[in-house]
Amino acid sequence: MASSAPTVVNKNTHLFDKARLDILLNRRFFFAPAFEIYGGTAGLYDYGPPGSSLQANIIAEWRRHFIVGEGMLELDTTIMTPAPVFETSGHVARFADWMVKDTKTGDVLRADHLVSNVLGARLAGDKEARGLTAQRQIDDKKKKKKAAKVTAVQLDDGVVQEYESVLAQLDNYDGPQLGELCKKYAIKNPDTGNDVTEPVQFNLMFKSSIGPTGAYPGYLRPETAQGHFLNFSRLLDFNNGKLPFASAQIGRAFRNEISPRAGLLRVREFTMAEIEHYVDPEDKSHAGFVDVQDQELVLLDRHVQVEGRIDVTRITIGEAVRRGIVANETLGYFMARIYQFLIKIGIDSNRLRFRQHMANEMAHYATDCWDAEIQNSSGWTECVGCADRAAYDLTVHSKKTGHPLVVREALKEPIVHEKDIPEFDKKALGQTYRKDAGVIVKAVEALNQEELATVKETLSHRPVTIKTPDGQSFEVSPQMLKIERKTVKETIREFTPNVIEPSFGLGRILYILLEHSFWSREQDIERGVLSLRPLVAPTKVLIVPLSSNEKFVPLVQEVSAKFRKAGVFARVDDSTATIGKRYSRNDELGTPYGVTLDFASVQNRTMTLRERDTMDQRIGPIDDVIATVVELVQGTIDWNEACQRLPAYDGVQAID
Ligand SMILES: Nc1ncnc2c1ncn2[C@@H]1O[C@H](COP(=O)(O)OP(=O)(O)OP(=O)(O)O)[C@@H](O)[C@H]1O
Repeated sequence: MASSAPTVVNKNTHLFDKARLDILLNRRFFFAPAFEIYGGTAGLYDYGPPGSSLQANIIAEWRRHFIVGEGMLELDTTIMTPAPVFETSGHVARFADWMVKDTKTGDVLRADHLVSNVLGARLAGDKEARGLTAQRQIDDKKKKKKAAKVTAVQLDDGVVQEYESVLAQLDNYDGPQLGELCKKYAIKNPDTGNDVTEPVQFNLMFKSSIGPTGAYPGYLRPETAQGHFLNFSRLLDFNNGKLPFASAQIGRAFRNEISPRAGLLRVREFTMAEIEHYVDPEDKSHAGFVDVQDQELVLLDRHVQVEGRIDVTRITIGEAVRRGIVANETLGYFMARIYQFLIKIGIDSNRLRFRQHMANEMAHYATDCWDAEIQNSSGWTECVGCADRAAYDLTVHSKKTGHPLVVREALKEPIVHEKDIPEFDKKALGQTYRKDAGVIVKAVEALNQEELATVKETLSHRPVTIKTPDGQSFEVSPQMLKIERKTVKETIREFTPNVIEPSFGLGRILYILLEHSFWSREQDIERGVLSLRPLVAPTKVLIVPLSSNEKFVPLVQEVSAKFRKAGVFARVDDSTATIGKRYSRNDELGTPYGVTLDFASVQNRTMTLRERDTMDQRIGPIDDVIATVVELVQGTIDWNEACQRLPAYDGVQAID
C-alpha cells in the first residue's frame, strides 16, 4: 500500500557551523593537508576516498553537461610548458599579484587581502559598537590570529561609507593604489602591528627547467588554456575547418599563491575544467541561446561596483544581452549553462551571482568577463570565470611562431578590392641573405594590411627592418621588396577567431557544495548530515545487514552484486554498531539511501529502504527496492514517486 512522503526536515533549522563541518571533513577524510606527517605545506591538500569520489562525480557531470551535451572536443595537454609559451601569452610579465612585507618581520601578505581584512575588521568593530551583529568576512576563520582583530569602535558614518566603497571595488585597484590605501587608512600588519612596505608584484607561476642542462626553462601551467590554443589548427581540422566549436579540458593547474590560508578556496595546486569556445568575431550569436534566454540570473555589473555599491539585478539572460549588460549571446549562453550546471550538482541558487569584472581587474587578455561567485562562510568567492578573450591568444602565438592560427572560410560571393601585395626580387634577396631568405618572405607575408602600409612607406625612402618570429632582424632594401597596390578577387575570408572561455575551479566548487549541503538534526546536533544529491554523492546506497549473522551473508552478496551490475556504487557496513549509528555515520558521508537486510529479508525476500534527509523508511521485495534505488540514483524518479511504489515501513526491526 502506497502512502505519501513525509515533509523534508528544514535543513536551515540550525545555523551553519563551519568549525563543525571542518571537523567532519577532516575526520571522514574528504580532504586533508598534504604531507601532514611532515608538518604540511600551505596550499596543498590530498583528497581522501569520499572527497575523491565527490570530485570524480562532479567531473562526470561536468563532462555530461558540457562535453557530451554540446559535442565539445576534449583535450589532455601537458602541464609542464616551455617558457616561450608563457612569455608570448603575457603570463611571465603579468600573471602576478601584489604583495607587501612586514617592515620588521619580513612576513609576506597579499596586498588586496590585507586591505580587505583590516577595513573589514574595522567595519565589523563599528557594527559591534552600534550593537549590530558582526558578520566579518575573513579568509580563514580557523586561523583567527592571522586575521585582523575586531575591536568594537564606532566609526563616523562618512568613514563607513568610504570603507564600504573601497571594499566594493577592491579588485579594481593596482599595486600603487593599494599602497596608497595602506597609507591613507594607516593599514598595518594585523599580526604584529608593524608597517608594511610598498606593494610589489609577485609572479604566481612555478618555474622549472626542462632537461638536464638548465638551458630550457619551463613553468607548471597556471591554467590549461594555452594547451588548447597551441593545438587550434589541429582542432579546427578535426572539426572539418568549421566554426563555431569548443575544446574542453580537465586537468591540474599550479599557482604559487602568496599566502594561501583559506582551505580549498585558495590552494597552490588544483583541478580546473576549462572550455575554449571559438567564434567568428563578426558573429557572436549562439545557436543554443534560444534555449537558455529565459534563464534568470542575478547580476552585479561593473557600473554598480565602481560607484561603490553591490546592488544586484535579477534578470533573464535574454534581457541582459538585449540591453547590452552582457556583451554577446555566446558569453550569455555560457553564463546560463554555468548556472544550470552549478544548480544541478546542488549549489544553492540563492547564493549564486555573476559579477562583472571592472576595467582594471580584467586579465590582460580579456575584453569582458563575468565571474560566477558563490556565497559561503568566507563571503562571495569566484568559482567560475567566464571571459571573452577576443583574439588575443591565437594572435600572439601565431605572430611568435609564424604558424597561422586562423580560419579560412570560402566566401559565397567573391570580394573584389584593392590590396597591398608584397613582391620580392628573390634573386637580390637570395644573394644577400641566402638560407634566411625564406623566413624573411614568410615574415613579410604574415603582415596585415596596416603593417604592409607602414613597410611600403618606409621603403619609399630607405631599407626597412623585418623582424622574424625567432627574434632576428634583417635590413630589406627597395630592390629586394616592392609593395604594389593591386586589384584582387578574394574567394576566401581569413580571420582569427575570438575565444569565449568558461574556466572552473573544481576544488572551490566542491568545498562550497559541502558547505551548502551541511546541516544537523535537532535530535543529534553533534553529528552532521551532508545532503548531497544522488548525482554527486560519493556512495549512493549503504547496505546494512542487521548483524554479522551468517544467514545474511548470501543476501548481502546478492544485493551488492545487483547494485554493482546496475552501475550503482554501494558499500556494505557490516560493523557491529547499531543500525541507527551506521546510518548516521553515512549521513555524514552524504550517502542518500540505505537498505537494511534482516530476518524478514531471509524469510520473505523483503528489504527496507531509508532516505537520508527525511529518515523515512519504506519496504518492498528486494528486487523492487533495488529497481527503485537505481531509478532514484539515475534521477528518473524522485523520493515522492518512490513512496508511491513502496509502502511505509513502520515495523519494529527484527531481533537477532
Ligand atoms: N588558488 C586557487 N585555488 C583554488 N582555485 C583557484 C585558485 N585560483 C583560481 N582558482 C579557480 O580557477 C578559476 C579560474 O581562474 P581565474 O584565473 O579566473 O581565477 P582568479 O581570478 O585568478 O581567482 P582569484 O581572483 O580568486 O585569485 C577560478 O574561478 C577559481 O575557481
